[in-house]
Amino acid sequence: MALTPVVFNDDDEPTRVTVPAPGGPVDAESYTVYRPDLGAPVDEPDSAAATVTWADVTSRTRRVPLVPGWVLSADTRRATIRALANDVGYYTAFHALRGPKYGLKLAFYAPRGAYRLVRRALRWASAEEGNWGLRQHAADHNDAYTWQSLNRTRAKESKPRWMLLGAAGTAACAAGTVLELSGAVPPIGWYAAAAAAVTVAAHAGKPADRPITDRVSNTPKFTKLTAEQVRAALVAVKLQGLNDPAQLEFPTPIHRDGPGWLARVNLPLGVEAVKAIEKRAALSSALRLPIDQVWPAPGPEHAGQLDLWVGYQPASKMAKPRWSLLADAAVTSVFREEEFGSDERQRPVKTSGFARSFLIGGQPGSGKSYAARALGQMFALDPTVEFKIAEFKGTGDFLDFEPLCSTYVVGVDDEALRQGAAILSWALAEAERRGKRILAAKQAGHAPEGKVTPELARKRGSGLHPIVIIIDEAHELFAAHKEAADDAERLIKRARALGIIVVLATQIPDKTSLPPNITRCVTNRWCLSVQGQVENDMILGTGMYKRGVTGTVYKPVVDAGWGVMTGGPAPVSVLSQYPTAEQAASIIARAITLRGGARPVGADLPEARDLLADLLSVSGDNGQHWAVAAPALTERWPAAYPAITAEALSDMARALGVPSQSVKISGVNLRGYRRDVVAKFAAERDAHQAPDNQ
Ligand SMILES: Nc1ncnc2c1ncn2[C@@H]1O[C@H](COP(=O)(O)OP(=O)(O)OP(=O)(O)O)[C@@H](O)[C@H]1O
Repeated sequence: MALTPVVFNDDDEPTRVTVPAPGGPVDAESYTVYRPDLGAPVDEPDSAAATVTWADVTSRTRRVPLVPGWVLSADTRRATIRALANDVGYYTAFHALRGPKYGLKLAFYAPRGAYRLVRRALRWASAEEGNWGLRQHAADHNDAYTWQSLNRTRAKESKPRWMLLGAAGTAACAAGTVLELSGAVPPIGWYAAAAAAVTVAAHAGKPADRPITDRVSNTPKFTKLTAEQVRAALVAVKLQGLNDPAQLEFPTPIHRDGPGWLARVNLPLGVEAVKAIEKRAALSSALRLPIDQVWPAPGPEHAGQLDLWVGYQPASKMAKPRWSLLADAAVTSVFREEEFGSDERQRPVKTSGFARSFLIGGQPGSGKSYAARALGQMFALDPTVEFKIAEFKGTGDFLDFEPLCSTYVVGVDDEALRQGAAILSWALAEAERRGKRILAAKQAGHAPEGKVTPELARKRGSGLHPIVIIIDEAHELFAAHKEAADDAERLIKRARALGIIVVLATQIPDKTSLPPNITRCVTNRWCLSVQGQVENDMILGTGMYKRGVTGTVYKPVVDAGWGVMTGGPAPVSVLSQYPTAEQAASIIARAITLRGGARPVGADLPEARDLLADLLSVSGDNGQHWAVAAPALTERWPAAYPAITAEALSDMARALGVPSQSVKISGVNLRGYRRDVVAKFAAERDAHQAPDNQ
């Protein structure tokens, strides 16, 4: 840190910045202080004037908003008032509980304080302060003349003081008597006056180092983010290219923003804000605040601008904002951005559903099911949405959605898992059918971009209404039915423009439970509390942890519902909406009413197929080529194998252990499967399943 020498004169006034002479200051009464060089104060960004260009003057982005942003939003307004009310309530309760103790202290200190106050008044009136010592000195040196002169001065000063004191005392007594006799002051007023007098007296009587009230907090309470804190913290996290606090500029003064403080900082030239964001944990350590109170984010103007938002309290301790969808008349649309959670500044977090898919990952107790429910509740208020829900925890977390579902599966038994797999293969077939419908709509000029439009989705009989497929504890399904994972991957890729929205929630994001291809295709990944970097990056993508985008900062259960979501313009921290049981019931009741009370009737799900048996049935004596088997399966069971490609079939078979190899059929050598290998796997599986079935 740079140090600036400042010379102070004999009046302790700083004179100038100087290079001190080797032997110290020349003037004997001057001294030099080495001050840490902290750069210009943030409240006076006067250096900006010198660098302002015409573009800056005309660009509206540099304008300071007329009123602070948080005042404009009802959510942040409520959050700020709630934070203040919370503090006031806490202080009141804290001190009210200690009231009797404070009363005893007041009673103990007040007499001593009253004595001190009276003594101080008498001393002042007698004007002895200072004079007595001088008179004593004169007496000690037999200097009668000086003594008399001092005494005259004292008497002269003291006379009006006595008169003033007497008058004030008489006036107070007279006023008290008049007020008492006139009854103008109610008894409570006299009690209040007595309490105030006792408090003043006790204050004067207590030792200087013993406050009457107890300290509310033992740790230094965070009340305000200062430029010095920000500068020191950013230098402490050791960003390459930043080693001097003076290198940091504050384009706007640090100010309140929602329930916290926002410091917008320009990092030194060439230093990227993302480097600071990656060091969120180090920043939390440098500011001595919990990590979920410190939220660095990229600033709006350039890549070197950092928005450091510091909450009044850790996000996990803040009250939750009210959900806009709880309003009686709330209706949503999958084509619009709708609210499903809130961020650390209590601002609503929104997403649309169309052309999106969602992956929610986190350890047990992180709030995955409720996060998926929040998305589901948001979609439920779009009356065109049909639900297909499979939950493999088996506890009925989505039971209340059943009236909105054309298919609802709950359980972890073989049958439930088979039905879950069937939802995915049905959806693939539906995607095929929808592709054709959209082609027809495009030819008729109703789908100019070859996508489902809101009008097409609403049109009765278009067969293009939105379908939301929610699979909770998806790892159970993918572990039991390998082909379901393959279907899910193909569906997510294929369904984007076709109005089929897939929401997967899983607690085990490893390769076998959640194939990486699924993770790669999903548009919105929401990582709730996870144990470490590996799990985090499996959900959010490689390198996310290092970029500071991580769910490891949240604790399971304690921070349930909190997570980081990617898929929007920038990763956001989001707390899922968590309505009470009554509020959730009212959302579902409204959703049913919006659908005219009718339960959606979806097409029947195809029977789940046994891929090994089906491969055998389309195989020749030796085996079959993938390119022949795929269309043969589609022809025989179009609902179960809708337009499956040779590659997809080979992938699905490989997932069951069947290798893809060169097979010679009618003299042609192509990639395919050998019949004896498939038969062997089928026999092994049957033998393995036999004891379970007994
Ligand atoms: N947004 C939220 N706000 C507050 N509490 C929440 C929120 N979401 C979930 N919870 C709480 O966390 C608990 C666990 O949530 P949930 O069942 O969704 O977790 P999970 O990750 O699905 O757990 P598991 O994997 O064990 O099933 C819930 O019972 C609820 O009390």
